[in-house]
Amino acid sequence: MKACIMCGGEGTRLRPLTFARPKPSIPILNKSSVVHLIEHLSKEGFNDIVITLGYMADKIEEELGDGRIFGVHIDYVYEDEKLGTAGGVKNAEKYLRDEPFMVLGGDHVLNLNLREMYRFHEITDSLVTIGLLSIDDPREFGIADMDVNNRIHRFLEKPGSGEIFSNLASTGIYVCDPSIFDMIPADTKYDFAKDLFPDMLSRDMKINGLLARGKWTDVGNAAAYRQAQRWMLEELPGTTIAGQFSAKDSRITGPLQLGHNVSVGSNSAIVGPIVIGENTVIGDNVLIGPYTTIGSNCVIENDSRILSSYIFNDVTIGSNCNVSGSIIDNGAKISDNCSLENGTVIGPAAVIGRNSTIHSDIRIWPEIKVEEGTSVKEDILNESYV
Ligand SMILES: CC(=O)N[C@H]1[C@@H](OP(=O)(O)O)O[C@H](CO)[C@@H](O)[C@@H]1O
Repeated sequence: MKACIMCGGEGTRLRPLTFARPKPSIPILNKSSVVHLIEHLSKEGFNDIVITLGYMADKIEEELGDGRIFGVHIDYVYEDEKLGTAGGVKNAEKYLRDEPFMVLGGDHVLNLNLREMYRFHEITDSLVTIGLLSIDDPREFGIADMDVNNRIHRFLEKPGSGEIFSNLASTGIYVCDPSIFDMIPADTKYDFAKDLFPDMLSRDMKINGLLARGKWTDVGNAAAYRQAQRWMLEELPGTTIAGQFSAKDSRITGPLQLGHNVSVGSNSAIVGPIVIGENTVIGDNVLIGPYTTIGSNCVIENDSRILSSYIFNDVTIGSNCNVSGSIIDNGAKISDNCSLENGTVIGPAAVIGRNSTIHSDIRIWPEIKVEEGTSVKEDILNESYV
């Protein structure tokens, strides 16, 4: 079975995390999110994959290669200018012409039964099947009105207040018949949700919906990213330790996934679910609370507390720091006695001086140096990155 993954977007709402990498390469459990997606597709029998690339194409191609290590074959197509979702897939038409294919976003984190959706599409005569989820507030999505026979009669992209006629939200996962290519103009900006679906419905062409069961999110912003990490951590099967591990008289409670050569000092407590990469060193009297991931080559010094936070690689956290609900990108340094409040995002190689507080939901861009004793209440941008 074939699948097309759209990976061209710039991920501006996820800045500063998308300066160093494209959105599909943001780590979830210390592994690029698109790798999780491809592993899931492979498991479900989608072995023939085409990826549409734009922003930072090389990073994705370098990481995934021809797909062999995931048990799939991957082809790539490149977008020089923005073609929209359907326009981007049209660009990959030569790989997708001969049988129905699935479309997904490179930022999707999910555990849905995609094979079931594909099979459902095959036994109906609709041209497109849209994966739908019932959600409380669907304003950020396309919404659909579906009858008992799964036929969609109305579709509206990002409804405004007073326009929400349904809480069935489009996941942006579609199974498409190749004949849709005849309706998508080449080399033109054209979207599934804004252009193709309304056009098809106005011509009475058949679009079906299928209520998806399971977990799905698109990692569009920092809050969705934290949610996605949480889900994946909830599914950690148990405790795995990749190799050498040393912990003095500390309390370690699973589930945990530890890379090679992690060390933990005295009187620390590590309470899973937690994932830690290789060669990370954790000091004495440190509390690392549930729903945390720490990458490789990090140092967490004595007396610090890390709760529900996502720390990438080569990060140093000084002593007596409080880090809560935060995301810290590669190579950042948090000096002693700092407090990072809930929702903080620290960009790559940023340095936070001693005794500083970064207040909730603040973003610090790459390489910014925050002076000692600063109380940061507004985002700090780095002009050279704008
Ligand atoms: C124009 C377009 O394709 N919109 C899609 C798409 O929205 P974005 O905001 O573009 O990510 O993905 C949503 C699901 O993530 C889906 O609900 C919506 O219909």
